[in-house]
This record gives sequence, C-alpha cells and structure tokens, in this order.
Amino acid sequence: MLQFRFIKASLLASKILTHSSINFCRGVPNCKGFRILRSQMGSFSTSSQSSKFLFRQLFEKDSSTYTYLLADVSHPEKPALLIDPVDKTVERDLSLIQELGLKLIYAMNTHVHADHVTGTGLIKGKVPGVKSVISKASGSKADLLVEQGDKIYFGDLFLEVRSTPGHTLGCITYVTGDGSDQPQPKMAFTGDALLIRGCGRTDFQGGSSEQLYNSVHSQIFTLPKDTLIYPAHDYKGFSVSTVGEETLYNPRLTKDEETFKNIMTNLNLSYPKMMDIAVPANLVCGIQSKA
Ligand SMILES: N[C@@H](CCC(=O)N[C@@H](CSS)C(=O)NCC(=O)O)C(=O)O
Repeated sequence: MLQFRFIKASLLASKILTHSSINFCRGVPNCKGFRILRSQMGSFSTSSQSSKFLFRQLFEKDSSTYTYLLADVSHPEKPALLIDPVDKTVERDLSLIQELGLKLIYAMNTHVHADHVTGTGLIKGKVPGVKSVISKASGSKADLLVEQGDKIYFGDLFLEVRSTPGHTLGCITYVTGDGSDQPQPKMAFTGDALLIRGCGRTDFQGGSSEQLYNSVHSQIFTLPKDTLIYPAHDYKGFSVSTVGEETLYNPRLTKDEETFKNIMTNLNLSYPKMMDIAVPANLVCGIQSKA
C-alpha cells in the first residue's frame, strides 16, 4: 500500500514539473521527492513566512462559520486553498482570490458540516481544476480523501492532517507544517473539534464525547503552546486563540474526562436548523453531481 501511495505521489510530482500546480503526499516522509523537484524548477524559496504566506480569516454570519484562505505568494503561481468554504459566500471568496491574483487549488473541509452547506461543490463548478478534500473517515465523496499524517502542499507550504474525531466520526484538524520555512507560530484549523473556550457538540453524526476528549488532548493540546487555534465557528465574537490559552481556560476541556462527558451529555442544544439539508449535501461536497 505504501508503495502504491509513493507511486501515486511520484506521478503527481511529475505533473508539478509541467504545470507547477499541486502536490499532495501521503506516506512519503517529508515529501523529499517533491522538494528536490521544486529545487530543480528553481521555485523553492527560503524567504520568511511574512513575505511568502498569505492568510485571511473570512466569516459567514448566518451559520457563524469561519472560512480560511491560505496561499504561498512567493511561489510563481501563488497557489491557494480554502478551508471550510460556505455556499452562501463562495462569490465573495472567489472575488477575493481573483483580486489577490491567487490560484485556488484546493477546497477543503474539516468535516461533514450539519449547520450549513459547504461551498466546495460550487467552487469546483466555477474554478476548473480545484480539488475537493475531506477525510476518508467522513464517508464523503471528494477528489482527495485524507488521513492522519497526510501532507497537503500548496507551493512550498503545507498542512498536515490530524485525525480529531468526536464531534463527528470524520473530523480532522489541519496544522501548518514543521520547519523554519513554514508559518511561525504554527496554526491549527480545528473545525468543530475545538472551539474558542468551547468544543463541538457530540450528540449526532457518530459523535462521541469520549473520543472528542481524547482527540483534543492527544492531537491539539500536544502542539506547541503558541500554536494559533482557528476554529470553524464562533458564537461569541472571538476569532483566534492559542493552545496555551485553551489548555488553561477552556471551560469544558480543562476538566477531567468524566466531568467533560457529563457536560457534553447535558448541553441540551437544539438540532441545527439546516441539518436535514446540509448533511446529505455535504456528503457529496455540496453538490450532488460534482463531488
Ligand atoms: N444554532 C445553530 C447550531 C449551533 C450548533 O449546534 N453548533 C454546533 C456546531 S455546527 S453543527 C456545535 O457543536 N456547537 C457547540 C456549542 O457548544 O454551541 C443552527 O441552528 O445552525
């Protein structure tokens, strides 16, 4: 299997030479093959993150959802990705991408959202070549189904996939890469696994408070304390936190596991209004005919 994955990665790497577009690796430690190819192309850059990394946090007010735009602007093609785009704000996001001269290559989801329809399918219909990304464990259709440890490259920057189930079975967190040429401090796009001073509910879509507790403690709270936390939602007006802050002040996840489970059992939240529409649509990345 590993060998198959390596071959797949190598085929993609050879595409980079002709299109200098995307690279996605799985099971290839540090993706060294890609790095060598990029050096041969003369596009590898060691410039500091401030001059090469573009980041925007975007908001959709009806569902209080954050969408994130990331790009490597020192790369000749300015490859970009969106995390958790919302159908209602696709036009805004694509206009911004066009204004900034970026090339969108991935439309990614942290999980199958229950409260809004992802913009992924619409984006694929409007921007040829964009690949949809979600976890394999989500059971969704997408171009790339990712798992723990996968690295998703955009130019010379990359995101690493961490499996953080509990809010849903297939939740993942995307973490910026290791290395001095990657954004510092690190950034973690936690979806609904970890919210600022909160966390995702665990009462549907295969949710489990036990699993969520373990996911956050093993996959997010183990990141460096200054890692920036960027969640998929905020209902109180917060925009960013850090691992250090959440390990000290998160009112749910600082508790012991039994207390946490008790809190989650007694949240008494009503089901998201859009749930019956959103979940089936999001299982095919937002549009039935364009996964
Ligand atoms: N009222 C909203 C849904 C609010 C909600 O349930 N949010 C979810 C994330 S979206 S599935 C959640 O996990 N909230 C945790 C919390 O503590 O609030 C609607 O009707 O859409």
